[in-house]
Amino acid sequence: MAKVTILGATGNVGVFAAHTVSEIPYVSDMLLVGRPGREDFLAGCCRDLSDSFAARGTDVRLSYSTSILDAKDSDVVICTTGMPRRPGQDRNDLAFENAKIIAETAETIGRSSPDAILFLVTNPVDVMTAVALKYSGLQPRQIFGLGTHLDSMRLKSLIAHYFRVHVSEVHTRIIGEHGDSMVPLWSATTIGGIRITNLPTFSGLPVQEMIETVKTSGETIIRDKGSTVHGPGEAIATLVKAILGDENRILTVSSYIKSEIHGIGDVCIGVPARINRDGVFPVPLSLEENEVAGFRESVRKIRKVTADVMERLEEAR
Ligand SMILES: NC(=O)c1ccc[n+]([C@@H]2O[C@H](COP(=O)([O-])OP(=O)(O)OC[C@H]3O[C@@H](n4cnc5c(N)ncnc54)[C@H](O)[C@@H]3O)[C@@H](O)[C@H]2O)c1
Ligand SMILES: O=C(O)C[C@H](O)C(=O)O
Repeated sequence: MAKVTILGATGNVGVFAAHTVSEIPYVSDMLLVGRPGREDFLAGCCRDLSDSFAARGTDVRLSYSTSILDAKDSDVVICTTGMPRRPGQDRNDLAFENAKIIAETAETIGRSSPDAILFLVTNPVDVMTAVALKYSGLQPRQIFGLGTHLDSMRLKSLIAHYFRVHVSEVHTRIIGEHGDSMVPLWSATTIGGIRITNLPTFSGLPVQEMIETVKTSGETIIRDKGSTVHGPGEAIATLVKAILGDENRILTVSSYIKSEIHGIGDVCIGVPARINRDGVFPVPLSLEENEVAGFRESVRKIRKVTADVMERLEEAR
């Protein structure tokens, strides 16, 4: 059985993730961590969740704290701490402010929970994954970000709707940045096990429109309802379950790659990775030419934002 800690547990994503993660059968203990001054809110969350556990028949020991040190002995630490973007902002606009929070958080987790797997949700998530890797001192397999998993789910939903098939019949991936330079892998997209490009109806698929919808999904939801919650919350639970259940699922997350994709590496970015109890392991991959070009471009962009942030962090510390 496992202990899961949620950092940023008073936030929109943190609160909902507490609910989805508590449904995972391997979770025995859950710690909600918020900022000092938020004790009443955290206590209220615990009471409210406990009511839902009673209604659902869930047996998870819940506690809260305002100290990250209490994450000690966690199997998985989910980090949703930091600013969300406001309408009109790009995720990368949050990079430096959130990096300061993540660097400090990662240092503490690295020292207090050296065996934990640290899961970054905070945006811009690829950059935050790199910052956490550097400042935690944990192994690359122990650090990953939500990456393009949510984008892949968004594309999956659009494809299923277009072809009027159950979502479980669609497998697809988006790799690269969780942002504008993301790259859809049509070469790895299947419906009912059949490569989508082999379907006669593929030529009519509004590919560009679909990708634009995925790229602007977060922005549109934030404009309409303030924050994205249910998509990320469910995606977080899928990934935590893949770890705790030692599932060896291949999901597309932000992870440190050495050279797994066409020799491209030394960056944290969304790639297909095997996920199990030991952590996250990028899968070596061959792509089609246009996909490699798009991925290179995405890597170039993320490397630049990451390098700028690392430099500013060094100056500020
Ligand atoms: N990767 C993804 O797909 C994805 C999806 C959704 C949200 N996000 C990101 O997750 C983060 C949280 O989103 P949200 O909607 O829950 O935001 P929110 O404002 O509702 O919650 C943010 C949480 O971080 C805490 N926090 C903020 N600044 C802090 C600081 N300096 N020190 C300690 N704690 C601090 C707040 O107290 C709160 O608990 C954002 O960065 C958002 O962009 C990422
Ligand atoms: O779009 C955002 O800022 C939140 C998140 O990254 C999302 O894609 O839902």
